[in-house]
Amino acid sequence: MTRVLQARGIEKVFRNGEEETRVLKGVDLDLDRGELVALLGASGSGKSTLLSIIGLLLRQSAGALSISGEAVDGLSETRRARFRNERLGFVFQFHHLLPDFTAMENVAFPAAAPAGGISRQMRDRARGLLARVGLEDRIDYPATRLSGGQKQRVAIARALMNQPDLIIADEPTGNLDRDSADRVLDLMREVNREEGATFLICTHDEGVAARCTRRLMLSDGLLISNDVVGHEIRADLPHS
Ligand SMILES: Nc1ncnc2c1ncn2[C@@H]1O[C@H](COP(=O)(O)OP(=O)(O)OP(=O)(O)O)[C@@H](O)[C@H]1O
Repeated sequence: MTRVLQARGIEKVFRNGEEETRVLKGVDLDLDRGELVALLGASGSGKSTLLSIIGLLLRQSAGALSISGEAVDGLSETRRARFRNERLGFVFQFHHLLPDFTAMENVAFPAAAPAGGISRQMRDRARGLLARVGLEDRIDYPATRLSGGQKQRVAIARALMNQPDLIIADEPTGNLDRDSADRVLDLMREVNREEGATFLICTHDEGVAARCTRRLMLSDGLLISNDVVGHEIRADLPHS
C-alpha cells in the first residue's frame, strides 16, 4: 500500500496580538493511496485549518508532514507552490471556476498556467476528463452557463488534471441540492474506485460521510477515528 500522507503531531496556534487560539493539538493522520476519507467535526473544530495545512496553503505551528514520501515542511514557498500544483488537487465549496473560460479551459488550467499556454495534449486530456465527469456536451460552454452541479463536476475534472497524489475537498457538496450533491459524490466514488484517486473530504453531511471508506472526526483539536464498519469511536493512535 502506498502511503500518500503522513502527518505527525500537527499543531496550529493562531495568534492575534495577546490572544492565542489553539486549534490543532497534535493531529496524527495517515492516508493510503486509494482511500476516500471523510473528515467530520463541529463547526470551528479546525477542519479547514487541517485541510489548509495538508494542502500546503498554511504552515503548522508544530509537527511533521510528508506527502507521497516527501517531507514538505522544509520546502521554500516557491517549491511548496509547485508541489501543490503538481501533486495535489483541490475542490472547494464554491467551485472557483474562471468565469470567462470554457469548461475545457478551466479543466486544463492547472497544467496550462505553469506552462504559459495550453497544448494540444492538455486540451485532449481536459476533454477526456470532461467526458469522464459526464459533461462531454458542455466542453466549450463558458463556466457561467453551467449549473451549480455541473460547475462542481468541472471542478472535480480540474482537480484531476495533473493526476494528483491526493485530492482535498472542502465541503464539495455544501452548496448543492441533494440530487446534485449525490451526483457529485457518486462521481468522486467512481473516480476513487476506477482510478485509485485518493480523497480527503471535509463535510458536515452525514450522508456524504457514510459513503466514504473511512470517517475521521476532529474533536477538541485531536483526530478521532469513527470507522464505518464498526461504528465505534476510538482514539486514532499513531501507526508504527
Ligand atoms: N487566521 C485565523 N486567525 C485566528 N483564528 C483563526 C484563523 N483561522 C481560523 N481560526 C479559528 O480556528 C478555529 C477553527 O477554524 P476552521 O475554519 O478550521 O474550523 P472548521 O472546523 O473548518 O469550521 P466550519 O465547519 O465552520 O467551516 C475557529 O475557532 C476559527 O475562529
